[in-house]
Parts: sequence; C-alpha cells; structure tokens
Amino acid sequence: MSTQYDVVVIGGGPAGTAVASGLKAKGKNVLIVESDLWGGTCPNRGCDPKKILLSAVEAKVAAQNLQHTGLTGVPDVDWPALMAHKRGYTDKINDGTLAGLKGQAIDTLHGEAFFQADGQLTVDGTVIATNDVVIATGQRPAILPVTGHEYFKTSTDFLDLDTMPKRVTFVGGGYVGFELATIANAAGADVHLIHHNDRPLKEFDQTMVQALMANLTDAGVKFDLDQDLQSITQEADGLHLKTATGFELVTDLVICSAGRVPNDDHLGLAHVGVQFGRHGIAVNDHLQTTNPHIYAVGDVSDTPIPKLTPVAGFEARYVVGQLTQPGAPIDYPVIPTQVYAAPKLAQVGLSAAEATAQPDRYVVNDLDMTTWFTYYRFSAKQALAKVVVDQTTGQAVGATVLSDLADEMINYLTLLIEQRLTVADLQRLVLAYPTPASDLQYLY
Ligand SMILES: Cc1cc2nc3c(=O)[nH]c(=O)nc-3n(C[C@H](O)[C@H](O)[C@H](O)COP(=O)(O)OP(=O)(O)OC[C@H]3O[C@@H](n4cnc5c(N)ncnc54)[C@H](O)[C@@H]3O)c2cc1C
Ligand SMILES: NC(=O)c1ccc[n+]([C@@H]2O[C@H](COP(=O)([O-])OP(=O)(O)OC[C@H]3O[C@@H](n4cnc5c(N)ncnc54)[C@H](O)[C@@H]3O)[C@@H](O)[C@H]2O)c1
Repeated sequence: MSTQYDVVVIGGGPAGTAVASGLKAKGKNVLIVESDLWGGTCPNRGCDPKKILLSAVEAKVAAQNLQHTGLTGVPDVDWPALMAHKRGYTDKINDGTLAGLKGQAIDTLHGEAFFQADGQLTVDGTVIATNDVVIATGQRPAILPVTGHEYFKTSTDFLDLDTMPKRVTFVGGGYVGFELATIANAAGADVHLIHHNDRPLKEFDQTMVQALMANLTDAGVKFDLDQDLQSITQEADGLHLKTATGFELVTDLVICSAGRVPNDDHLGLAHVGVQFGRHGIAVNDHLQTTNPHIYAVGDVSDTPIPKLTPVAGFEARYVVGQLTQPGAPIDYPVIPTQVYAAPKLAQVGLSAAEATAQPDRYVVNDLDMTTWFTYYRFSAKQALAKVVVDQTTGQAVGATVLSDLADEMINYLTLLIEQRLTVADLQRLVLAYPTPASDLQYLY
C-alpha cells in the first residue's frame, strides 16, 4: 500500500466505488475507505434486497389478479425461504465488491475516515497523505425523537428479518414506508402506516397517490393519516404507539420510515473548512465542497436532486471527469423516481400539476389504461398514466405511471423525453408487439 495518494475516496457504496474505479482507469493512484459493508446501502440494505423481497409480492399479486381467469389458488409468502433467497444475494456483496476493487488494483482500507484537527485525513488513527478527497458516505435512517424511540427499528432491520411478526407498523409515508408496508402486507402481517399529515409521498401526483393508497387499502394496509406519533411503550401485549390526537395502536414491530440523514457529522469536516448541515455537505455546481480539494457525491451531498443509486453513479462519473479533466458544471438529465409498491408508482420530468399551471404550453393526457390489451392480459387491477406533452414541439416532457409495469414504462418514457422523440419519431420505429413498449405511441 502506498502512503501518498492522488485521491482518497471515503465510502464504498455505489458513489464511492464508481469514483474509485473511474479514477483508477484514468491512471490515478487511489485509496478507497469503507467503515462498514463494501457495496454500501443499495446492494446490502436498500434497492436490491428490497426488490428481491418484492419479487414474491409481484408473483402473489399476479396470481391474485388471475383468479377466475385461468388460475386457481393464491400462493402464500414463505418469509424464511424468501429471506434465504435474499441473503443468497446480499451475503456475497461485501466480499464480491472488495474483490472487484482489488481486481482493479485499487488500494482499499476498512476503517473510519476522519479529518483530524490539523486537517490531516486519518483512517482509524493512521494518517493518509492525499492531494484530493471525494466524500461518498451516504445517509442513514432518521430516528424520530419520540418517547421510547429506542424501540424503533429501521429499514435495515426489516430487510433482514428472520421471521415476519404478526403486526408491523411503519411511521412515515415516503418511499421506504410504502415499499416495505407492501412487502409486509403480502407476507401476511397486519400492517399500519402512520403519517403525520394528509399528504404521504408528497412529491408524487396526489391523485395517483390516492389511487395507490386505495389499492393498498384493498390489499389490507391500514393508513393512519394526520397522526403525529408521540410515544412508544413496551407492554405485555406488544408495543403501544400513541399519537397527539389520542390515537393508540398495538404492534409487534415499529419501523421508523421518516426519512434519512446524511453521514456528514462524524467526519471532522469543520477541521478542513467543509460546510455541512442536516441536508448534507454543501457543494457547488462542480460538486466541490467549500474546500476546493474535497468533493462530495451521492446521497451525502446537499443537492436538490433525488437521492438514488443511478444519480450517485452519474455524479461519480462527473467527479472522475473533474479530477482528470476539469470542465463545465454538472448538468443532470431528467431523473425517474419510483415507489416499488403494488402497483408501482413512477414519475419523471414535468408533473401534471406544473403543466396545468401553463395551459397555453402543455397538455396533460390523463389515461386509464386498465382495459388496454397489455393490462387486460393479466387482469391487472389498475393501470393509469398522466403524460405531459409540450404542444409546441409534440414532445413528451413528463409522465406519471401507476401500474404493475410502471418500473419499465418509466424508463421508456425517460428515453423518449431525453431524446425529445415525438409520436411521429416513434412511428418510424417498429417495436415488437404485443409489449408495453408498443403502447408508447398511444400515450401522447
Ligand atoms: C430501503 C432503501 C431502498 C432503496 N431503494 C432504492 C431504489 O429502489 N432505487 C434507487 O435508485 N435507490 C434506492 N435507495 C437509495 C440508494 O440506496 C442510495 O441512493 C445509494 O445507495 C447512494 O449511494 P452512496 O454511495 O451515495 O451511499 P451509500 O450506498 O449509503 O454508501 C455510503 C458508504 O459510506 C460508508 N461510510 C460512511 N461513513 C464513513 C466513514 N467515515 N469512513 C468510511 N466509510 C464511511 C458507509 O458505511 C456506506 O457503505 C434505497 C435506499 C434505501 C435505504
Ligand atoms: N424506490 C426508491 O428509489 C427508493 C426507495 C427507498 C428509499 N429511497 C431513497 O431513500 C430516501 C429516504 O426514503 P424515506 O422513505 O426514508 O424518506 P422520504 O423522505 O421519502 O419519506 C419520509 C416520509 O416521512 C414523513 N415524516 C417525516 N416526519 C414524520 C413524522 N414525525 N411522523 C410521520 N411521518 C413523518 C415525511 O413527510 C415523508 O413523507 C428517499 O428520499 C430516496 O432518496 C429511494
């Protein structure tokens, strides 16, 4: 191991590993430091394990929808077997990621990176000399400071549960709350989702959110809106949750799904002049912190961009460019986001609400696709889309989709929006039929 590096990357998640690989490929002498699991949140305790568990939900919903139309019998989720399936993937991530980094001849260190008072970067006390640093330390689950907060478990605990408790409650109606409530409900738990106001998933189209909640309610999830949790107490019959209105609920497991906080408060950033706060590390439009030799990428950076794995990868590629051939400010493409519930809710670009405020420029195609061939085929319960079209160009500029296929449809729509394709452009292509892609020409 060298003692002098061109760049030290702090954090071995999607952002940090992509920076380290990119810089190494460009001939830089790089060290990457990780204090916990190599691979970070997404493959160990985020996107990937969540979507493996969702596979059983998808199969169960598909079977439920086809009852009386050619299929009999709805399968049960065998949680321990599903968890073993998940662990068959996640158990290999740490060693596999580390081996991948070593295979690229990237130096690695397991330990806690910290900037000492004299501005020196240390890993568990050992001083590391470097020209530049890239911070990619991600976020961790927020824990609401209610009485009895020590009883809270997090998404990390949920995604590694040995057995599914009878009663599970989520506090916070964001991505994590909706996604994990969907999984727990399909696995047979009695599920509540407590939210402090009447607008869960507030950044999504609210009529679509209402439709998603109606589907989940039908499936058995109970939404307790406008309930501000005050306390959790352990009693003989379970955990008692009490809210400000006097509402009370008894549960076996309570997951705090009220957001995530940046891992920026344990790095000694004040010792190197790096500004940070509760939204993350302050960066300019070159992802440079207030110390010009230190960059921040991925979930830990304070940007208005959604905190997602492909965004972490995009920012990582940009910073590799900055550290090898500095150039223009970062220019993000449109970014799709989605909630992997049942059905899935996805959106990209301009929202229907934003478009409606400019009626001279935009038109919103409000589509109920439930009876379309694509969804009739598997008796889908509901398939909705709102596609925003710029009337001057005929190009799609935004979309929201609620359906079992929304995760794929939103990527097609992202391509159409980014490539500025019109319906005429689409009709010059021949796409395989019958497929969801062959519906695209009917969306706008
Ligand atoms: C339950 C859940 C589901 C999700 N689902 C999706 C999804 O479906 N799609 C999607 O796009 N995104 C999803 N995300 C978000 C996604 O996981 C993150 O956007 C992504 O992991 C960010 O990558 P990152 O490298 O910035 O941070 P992380 O993956 O969090 O990696 C940061 C790493 O830095 C390490 N670290 C922290 N401090 C130090 C230190 N002092 N020294 C050394 N190392 C340190 C941490 O241990 C961690 O391994 C999900 C997140 C959660 C929690
Ligand atoms: N599918 C995906 O892409 C995906 C999935 C999971 C997580 N993520 C990433 O992780 C981030 C964090 O997800 P999250 O769901 O934890 O956070 P979030 O910010 O999406 O949602 C948190 C929710 O908790 C609510 N809340 C806040 N205080 C509360 C209180 N006192 N009581 C009840 N509710 C309260 C908020 O209003 C909000 O709706 C996301 O923003 C996203 O970047 C992405």
